[in-house]
Amino acid sequence: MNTPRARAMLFMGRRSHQSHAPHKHSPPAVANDLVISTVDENSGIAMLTMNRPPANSLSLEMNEALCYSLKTVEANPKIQSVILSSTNPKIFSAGLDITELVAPDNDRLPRFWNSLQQVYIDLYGSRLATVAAIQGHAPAAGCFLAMSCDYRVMSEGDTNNDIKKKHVPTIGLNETQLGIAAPPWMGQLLVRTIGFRQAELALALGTLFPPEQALSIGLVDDIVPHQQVESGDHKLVDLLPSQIKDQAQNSLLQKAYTQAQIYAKIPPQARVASKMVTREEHIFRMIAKRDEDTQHFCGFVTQKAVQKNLTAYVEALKNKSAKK
Ligand SMILES: CCCCC/C=C\C/C=C\CC/C=C/CC(=O)SCCNC(=O)CCNC(=O)[C@H](O)C(C)(C)COP(=O)(O)OP(=O)(O)OC[C@H]1O[C@@H](n2cnc3c(N)ncnc32)[C@H](O)[C@@H]1OP(=O)(O)O
Repeated sequence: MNTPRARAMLFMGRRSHQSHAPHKHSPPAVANDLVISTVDENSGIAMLTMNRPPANSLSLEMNEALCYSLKTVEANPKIQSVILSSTNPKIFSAGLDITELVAPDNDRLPRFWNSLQQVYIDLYGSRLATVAAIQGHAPAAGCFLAMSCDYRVMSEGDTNNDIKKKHVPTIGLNETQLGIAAPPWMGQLLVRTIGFRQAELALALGTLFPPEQALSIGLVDDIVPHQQVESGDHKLVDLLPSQIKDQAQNSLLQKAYTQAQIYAKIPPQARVASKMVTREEHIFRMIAKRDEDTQHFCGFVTQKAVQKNLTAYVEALKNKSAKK
């Protein structure tokens, strides 16, 4: 598996591990709705905008749509960078769709987990330079999506004095707060991103970091104030569909675009080779343990005590939302 050819295939955007492939070459039926893809061949930059209301949570179909959209963009040789963003101004992604975990279907649960593993393999190992534009909350697998990218820009949120308008997004692996643990490869991604001790603390406590703290520990690379800019100064804006055009004129996407441009100017062979240096071993270690990981996950999630915690958590989420 871990041969030079397999490594090259992985980072050149071709699937080298077919047995778990959650999708073939035809698009998942709803891919275009769940992930909006915008491609600008002139700049070499594309944007994948997650669009699964209400919270961009990751269901089996959402994971498949993400992989499909990424692979489609990767197949275009004119594209070098991709921005991952969200149509929801307050939520980047709420992580796994918790309803996939509660009273799960025995056949669907391992397929669901495989689809998440595939997102990790495809996104963390993408040949493209990947920039996460984190406008809103990114808990758990939402944070994992961001950490799988090459660069993370986060909005400071709306720090308006009016409490009703105030919105400060947070990011982190909060799994322990739900009575579950992040899988090893996801936890290790945090270690790789913020270092051993900070990750050890954050994993145990399930810490969600506001933007400034996330910046100070290196969980994000940049933060930008929540503000509109006069006009988008890049071609991508003109190509965006109407429902996300407004967002393209905020400072977050401007910053993400600038970073995507910087990456797009680096000779791709050199950029991809340097990405392999830091990522391939981690990816191949996960692939080697993929079946074991799926068994652990299914065994863990279906435990009575875990189901009880998850059921209570979903109830609390629904009650909170109903009270708004
Ligand atoms: C030794 C063996 C070890 C082996 C280990 C192997 C495997 C490990 C096992 C398991 C690992 C499992 C990994 C899990 C990773 C995850 O991602 S778990 C998901 C964690 N996500 C969260 O905790 C986030 C929950 N959501 C929120 O906190 C808030 O919604 C928010 C994101 C902060 C946004 O808040 P806001 O006030 O703006 O919105 P609402 O709360 O009102 O939500 C709106 C709407 O969205 C629904 N919703 C929110 N989050 C989710 C979700 N994650 N899944 C599904 N649905 C979600 C919410 O219910 C509301 O819906 P509505 O009622 O219909 O309006």
